[in-house]
Amino acid sequence: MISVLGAGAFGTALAVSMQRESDARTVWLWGRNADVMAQMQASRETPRLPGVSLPDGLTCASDMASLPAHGPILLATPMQTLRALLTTHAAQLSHRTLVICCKGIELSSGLRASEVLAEVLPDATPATLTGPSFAADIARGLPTALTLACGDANCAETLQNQLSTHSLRLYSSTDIIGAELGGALKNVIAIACGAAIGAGLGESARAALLTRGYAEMQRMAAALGAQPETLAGLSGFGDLTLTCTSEQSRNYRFGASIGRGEAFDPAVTVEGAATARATHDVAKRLNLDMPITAVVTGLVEARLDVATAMDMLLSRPLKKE
Ligand SMILES: NC(=O)C1=CN([C@@H]2O[C@H](COP(=O)(O)OP(=O)(O)OC[C@H]3O[C@@H](n4cnc5c(N)ncnc54)[C@H](OP(=O)(O)O)[C@@H]3O)[C@@H](O)[C@H]2O)C=CC1
Ligand SMILES: O=C(CO)COP(=O)(O)O
Repeated sequence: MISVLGAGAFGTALAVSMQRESDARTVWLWGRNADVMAQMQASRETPRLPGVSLPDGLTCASDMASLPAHGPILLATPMQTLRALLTTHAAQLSHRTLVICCKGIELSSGLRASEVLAEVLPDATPATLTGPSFAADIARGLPTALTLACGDANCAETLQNQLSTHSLRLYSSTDIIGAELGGALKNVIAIACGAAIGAGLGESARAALLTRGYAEMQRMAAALGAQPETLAGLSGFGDLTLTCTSEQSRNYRFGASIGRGEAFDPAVTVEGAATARATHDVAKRLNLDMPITAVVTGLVEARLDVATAMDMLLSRPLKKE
């Protein structure tokens, strides 16, 4: 049995993919809104994934008391809601294997998701599922490759086998730190790339931001104990590439709206906004040079405009690559 908490675009897409491509599995999808979940259970569709049918066998529920007693639990609500989710449902979630699917750094603490989990539920087993994937692609059964990281190699392999489908190919890793940081920090760089394109600064500027942004990601990951090869993999370089180059990305589109000077719908999940601010704080604490993250924080907080931000980056002293 696989359980998924969070019936937004990503949680639902994972549930659909895992149920549709295996008769042997049964997937249970939980969302906090009883009316929405009853509607999904009855209609077999959701406005979060237009055109996608929820397969038979997928149960949509809002009552945590009916959480299946066995099997991994995927956590697919946004990063800044993770602590509240874990705290509210601590009784049902402690001692379970919890697979974190959100991407970000907690703003109030500067912690990664698995660190938040360890604080709230020290007896649970944390794992992370992350990498380049749009919910709409997964839900349509398009080919996708992700990283499944868990500190225990046997657990990582078990989860890899439990959660992979024919189209959703999971690679295992024991480097949770690297996997989480890749997924969190790439969203900040995607905002920068979107802003550059939105402001008409050109593809070359985007390539420069993507590459120098990757250098910042590697710098922070090394300081926090990640393995360099993890950053070069699906959860780092892979997801950075996807998010910085696709209009499908909400972080990229948010940046593009800043670049064009347009408003952006505040109801849309944009993980990189809070994560930029959290990362900027952590970088200052660790004395790490992260200039792109610093200017993205200024853009998000509306302290900077794109022209000033780019000028700040271009006027830095010349240095070795
Ligand atoms: N969408 C994508 O392509 C991908 C997303 N992700 C990651 O997945 C995470 C979720 O994103 P996504 O599904 O797209 O976001 P959505 O905005 O589509 O959905 C968020 C979901 O979380 C629910 N939620 C919000 N706060 C709480 C809370 N306090 N308790 C319980 N449920 C809550 C919302 O419920 P309600 O509707 O009631 O507000 C909604 O169902 C993010 O970290 C994102 O980076 C990762 C890879 C791909
Ligand atoms: O994480 C994602 C792709 O891997 C989804 O990106 P956005 O959250 O920017 O839409």
